[in-house]
Amino acid sequence: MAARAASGTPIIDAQGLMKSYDRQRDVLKGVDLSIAAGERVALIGSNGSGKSTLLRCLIGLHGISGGSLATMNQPLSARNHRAVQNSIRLKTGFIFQKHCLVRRRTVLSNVVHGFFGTPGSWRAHSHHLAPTAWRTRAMEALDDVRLADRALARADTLSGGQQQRVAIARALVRRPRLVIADEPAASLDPLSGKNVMDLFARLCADHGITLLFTSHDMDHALTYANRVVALKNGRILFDKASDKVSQDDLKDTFND
Ligand SMILES: Nc1ncnc2c1ncn2[C@@H]1O[C@H](COP(=O)(O)OP(=O)(O)OP(=O)(O)O)[C@@H](O)[C@H]1O
Repeated sequence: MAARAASGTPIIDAQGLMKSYDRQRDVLKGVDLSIAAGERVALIGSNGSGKSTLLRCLIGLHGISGGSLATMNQPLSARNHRAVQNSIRLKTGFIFQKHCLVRRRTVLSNVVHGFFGTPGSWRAHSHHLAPTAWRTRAMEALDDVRLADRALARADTLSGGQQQRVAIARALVRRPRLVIADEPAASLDPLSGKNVMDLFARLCADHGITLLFTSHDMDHALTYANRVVALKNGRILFDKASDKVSQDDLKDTFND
C-alpha cells in the first residue's frame, strides 16, 4: 500500500510509474511514490524487484514507459532531454555500491570531480585546476567525512570504507537537495558499513538533504531511514514509517 509523503512540495512525485526495457515485460508496474523534502527513505526488495530501475527513472537516466513523474518539479517522460537530465543532476548527489573513484587521482581531486556538470566543468578534472572556492568547499566536505588529512593521498591508497567516505564527500560537495544512493554500504564489512551509514545519514540530516537509498541490509534500512518503501515484482508492497515495519512485512517482501 503506497502512502503519500505527509507535507511540503514533493522532491519526487511518481504516480502510476511504469517502466519496461523491451516492451515485452514491465519492470515497474504502476509505482506511486511521493517523497517530501528532508525525508530519509530506504527502498528495499529482492534482487530484480526493480529498485535500481526506479532510481534511474527518478533521475531521468531511463525514460519512463507510463504514468507521471516529476523530480524537483522537473517533469520526466519517455525521452528525457539532456538539459532535463543535467538540471536534475546538478541538484542531486549520487553514491553507488562501488565508489567509482579515479584511483590514480588524489582524494581532493576526486571530491572536486563532484563539480562536473557546472559551468567551467573542465576545471573539475583536478584540484590543481579548480577555482579556490571549489577547493575550499571540497576540503570542507572532506572534513565532514573526517578525511581532510588524506586530501593529497592517491585515492587507491585508502581502505574501502575510506574510499566510500570520499564518494560521500564528492556527492555532497555541491550541497545537493537530494542524494540517491544505490547500496552505499554493500561492498563494506559490517563495521565499516555501519560507520559509513552513520556518517552518511547524519550529514544528510545536518544539511537537510533528502535521502533515498537502496539496501539489502534491513538493519541499515530500519536504522537510517525514517520511511521504508518495499518493492516486490515492480510494485510497492508497503510504504510506511520505519518504526512500523514488522518482521511479517519483511518476510512478505523477500518470500516468493
Ligand atoms: N538496462 C537493462 N536492460 C534490460 N533489462 C534490465 C536493465 N536493467 C535492469 N533490467 C531488468 O529489470 C529487472 C529489475 O532490475 P533492477 O536492477 O532494477 O532490480 P534491483 O531490485 O535493483 O535488483 P538488485 O537488488 O539485484 O540490484 C531485472 O529483471 C533486470 O534484469
